[in-house]
Amino acid sequence: MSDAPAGAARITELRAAVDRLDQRIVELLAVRTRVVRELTAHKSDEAAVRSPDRVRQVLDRVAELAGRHGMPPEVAVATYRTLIEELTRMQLDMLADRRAAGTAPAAPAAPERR
Ligand SMILES: O=C(O)C(=O)C[C@]1(C(=O)O)C=C[C@H](O)C=C1
Repeated sequence: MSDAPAGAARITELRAAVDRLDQRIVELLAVRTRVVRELTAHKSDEAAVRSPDRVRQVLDRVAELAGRHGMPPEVAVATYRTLIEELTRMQLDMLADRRAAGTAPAAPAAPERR
């Protein structure tokens, strides 16, 4: 007879493995977020915050890494797209705070409307 737990017991065991992985993933995401926060201090406008070329580069790289590790690339890309969207929002808030404090250049004036 097999020693492997079946059904509900196996689900409990695998969920515990997922919880342990989530702990490591969030620890690493927190480190990544700290690096992005530091990087933001060197950006002085919205175009630099959004940097679409860099976003494309990160997403392409993540897709490639996922494929290499047997993960569906679209799952990794969708996850990173959400992460980068939220980090972009965070960076725009940081830039706005620095502008309000007078430590970042003011936003360019909106184009005149006729
Ligand atoms: O590389 C940057 O400039 C970042 O701000 C980091 C990051 C990312 O999370 O990878 C976030 C926002 C985009 O501007 C591009 C990339």
